[in-house]
Amino acid sequence: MDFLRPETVVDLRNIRNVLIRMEDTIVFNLIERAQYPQQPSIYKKGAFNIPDFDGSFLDWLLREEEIVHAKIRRYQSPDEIPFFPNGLPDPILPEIEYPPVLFPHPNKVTVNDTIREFYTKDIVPRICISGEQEENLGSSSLCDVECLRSLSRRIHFGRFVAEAKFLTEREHMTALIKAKDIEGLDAAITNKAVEKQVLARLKLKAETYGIDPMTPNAPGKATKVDAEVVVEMYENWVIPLTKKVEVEYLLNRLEE
Ligand SMILES: O=C(O)C(=O)C[C@]1(C(=O)O)C=C[C@@H](O)C=C1
Repeated sequence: MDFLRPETVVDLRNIRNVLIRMEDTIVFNLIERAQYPQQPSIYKKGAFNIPDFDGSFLDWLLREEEIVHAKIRRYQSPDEIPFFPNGLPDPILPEIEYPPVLFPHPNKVTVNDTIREFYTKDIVPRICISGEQEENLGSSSLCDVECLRSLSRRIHFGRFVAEAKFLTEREHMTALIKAKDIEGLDAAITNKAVEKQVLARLKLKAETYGIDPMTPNAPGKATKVDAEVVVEMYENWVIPLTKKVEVEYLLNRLEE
């Protein structure tokens, strides 16, 4: 997939291959986070004294990283959506003129707030042991940023999936969009067989990457991340939110 060649971006086979690669990144990011305890203070507004910032330590770190990444033009790339889009600086590197692939508002649909919610409230407590480890507060929040960024990129890829599906089924989709038929759109973008495959592959990946391949059967060795949680995260959050992004993108697709 090459964002300078739009025809490669709206090719459903290419998109699915990228989604499959992202599974690896997401599983490894969760494995990294799972080595530390939950660290509740990272997520609590007011737990640390942060000058000129009204939010949690994690929010602050996300925002600070996004400021740096904006300067290296991360958010010009069509597949990246910041968690804190307001007031980001211009890039220092020269701007890249990406040909448009999404229409008419590339970034109108974002579910980053929901991603932050489900990740911090539902996933962290299930993959990490409870408690706080003072010396690893920074490391844990850096892992959180990686997890959030990879989840956000995956879920917002729904926009490309939706555009690809729109282009191959333009007439049917146009009728559904004009009728504002949300259920019809949801049914049109759903492919249950692919979802089943995603979940089965993910289970295998989480189980496989979570053990030492040299001593897979060593007694008493815990896996590095609970595969069931990873699968349930996809089932309950990642796939439904990807579909929500797809449907919302389509609902706006015909606007001038
Ligand atoms: O691959 C697709 O067709 C997608 O729309 C992506 C995805 C997913 O999130 O993995 C979402 C909806 C489909 O039912 C199947 C899979």
